[in-house]
Amino acid sequence: MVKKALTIAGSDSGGGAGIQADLKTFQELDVYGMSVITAVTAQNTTGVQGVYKVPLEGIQEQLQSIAEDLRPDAIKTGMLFNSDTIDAVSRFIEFYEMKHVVVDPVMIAKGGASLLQNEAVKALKEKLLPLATIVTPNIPEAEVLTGIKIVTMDDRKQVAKLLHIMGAKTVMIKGGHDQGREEMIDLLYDGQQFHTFSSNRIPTKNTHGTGCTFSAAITAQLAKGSSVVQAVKVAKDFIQAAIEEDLHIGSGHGPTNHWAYKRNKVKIAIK
Ligand SMILES: Nc1ncnc2c1ncn2[C@@H]1O[C@H](COP(=O)(O)OP(=O)(O)OP(=O)(O)O)[C@@H](O)[C@H]1O
Ligand SMILES: Cc1ncc(CO)c(N)n1
Repeated sequence: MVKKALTIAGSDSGGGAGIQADLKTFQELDVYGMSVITAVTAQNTTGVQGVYKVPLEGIQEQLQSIAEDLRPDAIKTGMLFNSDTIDAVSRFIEFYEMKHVVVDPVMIAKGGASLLQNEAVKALKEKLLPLATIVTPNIPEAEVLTGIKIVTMDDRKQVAKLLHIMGAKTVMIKGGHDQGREEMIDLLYDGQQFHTFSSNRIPTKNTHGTGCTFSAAITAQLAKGSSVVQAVKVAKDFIQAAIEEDLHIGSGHGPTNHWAYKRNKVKIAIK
């Protein structure tokens, strides 16, 4: 039976992040992708030129259309922009008892544009976090959610524990923003133990949409029935291949290569 995943996020006209990154990733991992668009951004590799929120009723109707017909096996949330949207999405997850919820607490695009209003942080913490199978903040997002500054790996562990206490079943604090290191370390806390996922830092400016792609890969794997740890392992390989074999598109921070992972697997299978 085909597995289905839903992304609730913003559209990136440039195609490297947001809804577009999520759907490409679902497709590459053999999962049927669906989308609820919360906002439309005018965006390219140089930055975000405009943000246009979809009216709340439009978001609610998209959610209902999907719930009534195409039940997803896993869901991810990305750019939600304001607290009304977060309320609606949280109610949808609870009402339909949606399983396997990946919360990517998107706040700021790489160029600095705000993708979440300040007033929405409270709703994100209080309403959505407790519904998360896994929450996937980068370091600045984890700091905003907890109010704790992260410098060392011990700080990161403390913050992961706190996010678990705040309600997320599993916490993944990504290492992309840990500039000092050659090694890229992502830290997972499952409520009992820590797991680390390491890779070499790839020297490239083409990292637009890495967070969206990574969390979408986790979502696709959860939809297919993987455990969280197994899902993260695949997602790490997926994002590593996507960054390593970047496409060199655009004049700014280019997108990653969403087809690199599958193409590499096919190459290995043919050998
Ligand atoms: N230069 C890099 N080399 C290797 N892996 C990287 C690199 N940059 C990011 N990653 C990996 O990509 C994944 C996403 O991490 P990152 O911290 O970049 O997310 P993010 O900041 O949420 O992304 P975004 O800016 O798209 O929101 C993590 O697994 C991280 O380790
Ligand atoms: C629509 C959208 N969602 C998320 C991100 C974060 O990468 C982005 N740049 N744009």
